[in-house]
Amino acid sequence: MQTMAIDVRNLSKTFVLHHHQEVRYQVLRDFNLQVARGECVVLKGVSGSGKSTLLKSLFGNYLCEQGEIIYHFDNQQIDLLSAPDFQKLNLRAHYVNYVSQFLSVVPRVATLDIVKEPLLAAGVEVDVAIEAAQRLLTTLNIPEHLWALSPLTFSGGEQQRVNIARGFIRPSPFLLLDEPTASLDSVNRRVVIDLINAAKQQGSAIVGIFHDEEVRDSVADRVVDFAPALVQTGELSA
Ligand SMILES: Nc1ncnc2c1ncn2[C@@H]1O[C@H](COP(=O)(O)OP(=O)(O)OP(=O)(O)O)[C@@H](O)[C@H]1O
Repeated sequence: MQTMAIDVRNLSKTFVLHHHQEVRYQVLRDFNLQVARGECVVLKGVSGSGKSTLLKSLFGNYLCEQGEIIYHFDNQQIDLLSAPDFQKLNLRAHYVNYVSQFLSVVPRVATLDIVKEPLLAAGVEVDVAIEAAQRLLTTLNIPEHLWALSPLTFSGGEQQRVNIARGFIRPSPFLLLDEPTASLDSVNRRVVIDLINAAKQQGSAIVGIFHDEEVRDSVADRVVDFAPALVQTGELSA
């Protein structure tokens, strides 16, 4: 029997455009999704159908007006919508990894430090964290001469791989992947596919968006189709 990891029930998310006569866009309506440990569910659908909105809601970046997002871990369960703030923060800091296609880092911090930081935060010894970061950067084909530099001047694909290294360095029970392979070449896409499949083997529950068919077919246990279900109420005037 599969072990439930993420249980989304009757989730609704409406954006209210306060600067546009309070027009309301309902992007998610009574949405349901169950993800088991070790399972990768891929979200598929036309642009604007709400895939990223769901991922951001699962990470708690967007507040949903209705429903439940229940995370099961360490013999406990937490509903992201109703849990007190300290529990939400703990969940995000230690259990849920959100990896987008965009790198967002503090300027002038070296790549190696950025990648090893999640391990240090988890209490891993410095030497062990450095070695793990070096190994992962090598796997992701980031040349050694770049490790001491800030990634802010790196190419789009290099930045994305630094982001992936930081997102995958610490095993995590929940992974939310928003187009992590968007600007990668085929060799590096293959590396990321292997990382995702290794995370599944370790029991991570994964929800991802991948427009690349090869990646999708290589990692998906299940594909969830998003219909363009945008519901608008109110009037938008020019
Ligand atoms: N912060 C926001 N405020 C208002 N509307 C938003 C906001 N974020 C998303 N939307 C709207 O919600 C809809 C769904 O956007 P979302 O980014 O979830 O789509 P998507 O399926 O991920 O698209 P894509 O495949 O192009 O990334 C879009 O019409 C978008 O304009």
